[in-house]
Amino acid sequence: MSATSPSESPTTSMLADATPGVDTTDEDGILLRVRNLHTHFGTSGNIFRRGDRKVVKAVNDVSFDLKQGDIFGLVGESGSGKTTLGRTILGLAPATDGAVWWRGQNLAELSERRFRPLRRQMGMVFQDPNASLNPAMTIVQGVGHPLRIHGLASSRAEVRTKVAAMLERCGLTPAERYLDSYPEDVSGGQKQRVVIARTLITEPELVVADEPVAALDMSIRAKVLELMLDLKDELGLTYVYITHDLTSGRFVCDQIGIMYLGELVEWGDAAAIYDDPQHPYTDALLGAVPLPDPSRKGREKNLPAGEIPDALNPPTGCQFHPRCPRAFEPCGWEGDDLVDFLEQRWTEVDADTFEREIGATGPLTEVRTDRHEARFTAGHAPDLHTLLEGLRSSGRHPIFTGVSDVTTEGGDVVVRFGEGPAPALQEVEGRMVACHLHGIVRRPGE
Ligand SMILES: Nc1ncnc2c1ncn2[C@@H]1O[C@H](COP(=O)(O)OP(=O)(O)OP(=O)(O)O)[C@@H](O)[C@H]1O
Repeated sequence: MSATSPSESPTTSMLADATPGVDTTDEDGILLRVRNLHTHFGTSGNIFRRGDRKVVKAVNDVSFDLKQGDIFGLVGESGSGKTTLGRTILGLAPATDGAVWWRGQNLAELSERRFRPLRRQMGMVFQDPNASLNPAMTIVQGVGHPLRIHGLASSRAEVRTKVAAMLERCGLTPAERYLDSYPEDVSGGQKQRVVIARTLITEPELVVADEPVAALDMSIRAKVLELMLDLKDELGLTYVYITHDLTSGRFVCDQIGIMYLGELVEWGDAAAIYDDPQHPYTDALLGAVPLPDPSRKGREKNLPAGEIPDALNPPTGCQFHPRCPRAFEPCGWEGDDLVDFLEQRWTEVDADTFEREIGATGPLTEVRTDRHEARFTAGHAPDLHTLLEGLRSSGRHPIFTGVSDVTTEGGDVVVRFGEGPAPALQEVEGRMVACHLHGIVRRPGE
């Protein structure tokens, strides 16, 4: 374990400072530097409670560096913020805080006029080729469109020549067969090749590929992925590869970033993380994947337990703590966790136990919760004290390690929870990990 004092900055040697005006690619091969990036979306509440504005922290305090030529895999369950992070890097979603540095330039500080030429140095490939191609345009028109927009071809003949060359490069040969077809005339795999050609036609350096093969038939996924790897080598590309598929991530990525509810919980060298994950979430994700690696045989196959929490009401402290098999005292236990625990427990115990316990707690709808406490307003105080003490001493659930005291106040039983700071990224075994198991490191300002 590498404990770090709470006051120490979470950015260690793996996260060098971004210095304005310095071309970081010359300095240490870093093309893209993301620092404390936030993309929060405001929602207007629900139709019954107008004005109840909440925030989804789709990307929350994300930092990483990307070297030229690297493939950086972004992995996580649905809704973890992978797409929003990719879009924010490219300026397609608005960052609400933090910075993206491209070759030493802070993109947020550039005027629209200076940012426009940079746009063509970065491209995105989306999961659904149908959504990326205009069905009313022929392939030559669709793929050539960015050439016209960026003024990279002066005549239709030049567009046609450049598009034909790129289609051939993307395996659509002979190109003449495809140029005047419409997207609906070609197969799903060919359509995704057309999308890749459209992205690469402006000669970008960075491509964010968002589940580029997930919508394709199994039989052609590997071929399209192979094409992307060949193009990377031929054209010197750098990829951010967004995927649910940890198996392909292992073979494709140099670096990997594991996202959970908007945050990077572990990132670093892909091989190191696959071989020896240091965050329990990474461990659970990898444990659920059948990998053709004998050293992983016998490993427990346990998907992260429970459901992904509501992004509008994420857990406090470490956001993974309610599902974490290794959660302990400082992980951010709160009143709702106790209610969830009782609800889950009562699906498992016999009818007599349930009757006895609900008699002690009262209906769970009468429990008032917040970050610091659960207040039982309709139970039977002496029985509830006995129940809680029994559950605590059984040691079966880590929530009780987070309880600081249990008191009776005017008939209510109040269960209070200790402090549970959100873990900051710290360097562990050569990669960055946000987990208290490796020492309590708070985020600045917490
Ligand atoms: N424009 C938006 N307005 C409000 N909330 C949004 C918006 N875009 C994304 N979100 C929310 O942000 C969170 C992250 O979404 P995002 O699509 O980035 O996740 P993801 O990891 O890419 O998911 P998936 O794998 O399903 O594509 C989700 O809770 C999503 O509902």
